[in-house]
Amino acid sequence: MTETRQDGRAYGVDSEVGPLRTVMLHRPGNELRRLTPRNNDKLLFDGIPWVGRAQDEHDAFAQALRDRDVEVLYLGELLTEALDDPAARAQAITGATEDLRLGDTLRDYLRAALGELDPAQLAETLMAGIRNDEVRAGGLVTSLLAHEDFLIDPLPNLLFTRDSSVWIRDSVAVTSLAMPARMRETQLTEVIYTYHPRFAGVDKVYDHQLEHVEGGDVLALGPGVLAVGVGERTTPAGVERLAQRVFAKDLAHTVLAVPIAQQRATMHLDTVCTMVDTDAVLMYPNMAEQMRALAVTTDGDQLHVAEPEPFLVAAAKALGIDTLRRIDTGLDPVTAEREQWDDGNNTLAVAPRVCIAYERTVETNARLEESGIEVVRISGSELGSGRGGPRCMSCPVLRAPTAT
Ligand SMILES: NC(=O)NCCC[C@H](N)C(=O)O
Repeated sequence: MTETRQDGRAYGVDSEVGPLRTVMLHRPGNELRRLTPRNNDKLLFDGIPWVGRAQDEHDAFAQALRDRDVEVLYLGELLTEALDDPAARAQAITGATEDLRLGDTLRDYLRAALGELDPAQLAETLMAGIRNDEVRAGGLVTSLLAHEDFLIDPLPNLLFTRDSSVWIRDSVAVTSLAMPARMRETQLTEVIYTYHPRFAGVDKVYDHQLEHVEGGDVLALGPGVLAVGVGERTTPAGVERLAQRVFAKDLAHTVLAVPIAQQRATMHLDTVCTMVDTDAVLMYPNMAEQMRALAVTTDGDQLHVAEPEPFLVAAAKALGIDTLRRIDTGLDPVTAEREQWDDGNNTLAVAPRVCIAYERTVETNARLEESGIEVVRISGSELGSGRGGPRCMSCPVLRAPTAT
């Protein structure tokens, strides 16, 4: 049963660690079956996952959440339900076929063909894409394209629901993804939040046509305080725009802009830093010392940007606490680097001092436990090939407030 908060809403997130009540996941499906050695780099996977095993691992992840009384929503199901609405269908079909590579003839053909599908088939097609040899479109463009070319690209990174939307208090930010392979994902989250009855009337604080901001970069350190990584994905202009938007709606009083290295291993802030308690963060030791933050605030008119400070200092100040504890994994740099690559720093807190982590990051997990954090281990040998851990694979929709 859906838990509703005292104000009657079934959504809202104002911390990283408040007891998790509702989360949106995406069970990997046919979109992963589109990955080949020829396209996996472009589609941002480091290998070709065994899909059946990835689904088993994902089901175990969902079960671990349900065992802790978390309601699990699936993106694919929400999308199917949203696509019952004719306006949602029209928007989704237009978005999926606006690619200039198609040309008019093929576009018209695809629009008509997609229009014939029922909501479940349409959702499946929007997620898994369409290959040239799967349709009998006819015409010049079809003839010139290779059989295996995609007319609508598959979206294997839907698995990482963290990135395509993020709840900031009672508002949702539909994000603006930077990598071409992922941009279309937010057309789907936009459809869900606009047309699914569960989210009727929800306030949207960001949209997918604005400057790039990815959900994996956005951490709700505590009520009113966001940390936003700026690196390979979220741009400086993105964090500026997000700050303007959240301040205008009074959703935060401080946004910490946190520069992170522009490389794949550290693509999002949550690949190097996740919270495991109201006042404790797990940080990648090889970067912890250098991490700086620029505190952004507002006087109601303009943004004020403070000088860079050590991340933990700036974060504690913004939260109004003495210190934010860094869980020191004490790992040697090589072990730390290996475990960070395997998403050891990408934990998902289900409550203060309880987090979900991949079992393979043995040393990081052991250090967390030594620091008093309960670790719920899940296997991720196949899921991990997309380079994302439990936090990346989850979009919290409702968290209870933490005790103050
Ligand atoms: N928040 C995250 O770090 N998400 C992981 C995203 C992995 C995906 N293959 C990507 O490269 O975007």
